[in-house]
Amino acid sequence: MTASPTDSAPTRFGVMGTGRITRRLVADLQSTDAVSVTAIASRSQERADWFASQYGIPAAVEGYQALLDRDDIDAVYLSLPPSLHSEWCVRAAEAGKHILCEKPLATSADQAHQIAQACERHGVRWLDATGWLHHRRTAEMRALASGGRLGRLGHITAAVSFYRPFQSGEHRLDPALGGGCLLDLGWYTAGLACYFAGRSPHRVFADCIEENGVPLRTNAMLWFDDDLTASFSCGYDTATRKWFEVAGSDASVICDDFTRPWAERPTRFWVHDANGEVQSHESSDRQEQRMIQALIGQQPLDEFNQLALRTQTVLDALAESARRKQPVVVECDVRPDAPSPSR
Ligand SMILES: NC(=O)C1=CN([C@@H]2O[C@H](COP(=O)(O)OP(=O)(O)OC[C@H]3O[C@@H](n4cnc5c(N)ncnc54)[C@H](OP(=O)(O)O)[C@@H]3O)[C@@H](O)[C@H]2O)C=CC1
Ligand SMILES: O=C1CO[C@H](CO)[C@@H](O)[C@@H]1O
Repeated sequence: MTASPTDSAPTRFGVMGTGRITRRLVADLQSTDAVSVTAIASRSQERADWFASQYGIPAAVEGYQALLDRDDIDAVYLSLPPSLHSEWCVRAAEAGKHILCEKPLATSADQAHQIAQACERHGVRWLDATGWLHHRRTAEMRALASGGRLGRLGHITAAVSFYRPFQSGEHRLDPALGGGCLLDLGWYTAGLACYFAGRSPHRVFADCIEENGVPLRTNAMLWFDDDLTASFSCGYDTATRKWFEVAGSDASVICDDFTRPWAERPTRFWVHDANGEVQSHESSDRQEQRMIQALIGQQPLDEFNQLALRTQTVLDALAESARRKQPVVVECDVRPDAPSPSR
């Protein structure tokens, strides 16, 4: 088995898949201290060769298992369609590789738990590549919510959309590949609600408009204890949105770029008081590099891992609700967090 990431030797990454997001994350990996990208794997040798030559990666490999069989990688970055995440994460864990897996972690909570258990069994670290959680301002925004600045929390709202971000052979439109906005974008919105609530909802409702057998738009409602509620909208049929509001009895935190900063702008959020006073906050950070540093470092990843498992469980419940067209109770087997903001 590969040794744990250490401060002394660079962590050597292997990359699985050569898709759209791969390009961005490979650049993020290559610009992170103490990280190198050693090899990239594709289903096709030709494609792997092309990608390796474009991005200065020493080795190009045909087939994902061939990548895992190599001794010169310590960790993998997995950017495959969602339905392939669990199989390849489990195989990576079995090969002793640490894992950075694209969101959504899997296509069901069962699969997500299988990943977590395989990583535990084989002593490897894992993270879902949900960059916004690692931005420095994210913890600041949560501290405002949990520290009483907003008063008693009442409602969390979020919207994430991208207008038809489809290419040919698009996995987002293929049910067999884990397509649809609920998994793809609901990952952000449901995860955000759980992150700020600090717990799981006990009941959820979702309504989906479908295309090609996958959700094209999802509107959802989540009920937490202590009368905290959340709602979100996500989809592929409206222009780019990535905003949320956490509303308390005294003030709200509002952010319009939470998943990723708008191009060429600093990230921003606002605290909006009941009397119309607004405090603006702007900052810059490299959230993906911080995420990669977290994976290769020594710090406990429990908080991120628990949130990912919780999010996947909530997404299962939302999918079931949309199928049954009625609210469903969330069966959450993830242990509770530390005291939550509004308790
Ligand atoms: N964190 C973020 O900001 C973002 C995350 N994502 C996530 O990243 C993952 C990949 O998304 P994206 O890069 O847009 O996807 P792409 O379709 O662009 O790429 C997926 C890659 O997976 C490989 N693959 C293996 N099997 C299949 C298959 N049956 N069909 C299609 N591709 C296959 C292909 O690589 P090859 O043929 O070389 O093996 C392909 O290039 C998703 O989970 C998505 O949610 C996406 C965008 C942004
Ligand atoms: O995570 C994501 C962010 O942006 C994309 C739009 O290009 C989404 O579809 C995607 O999966």
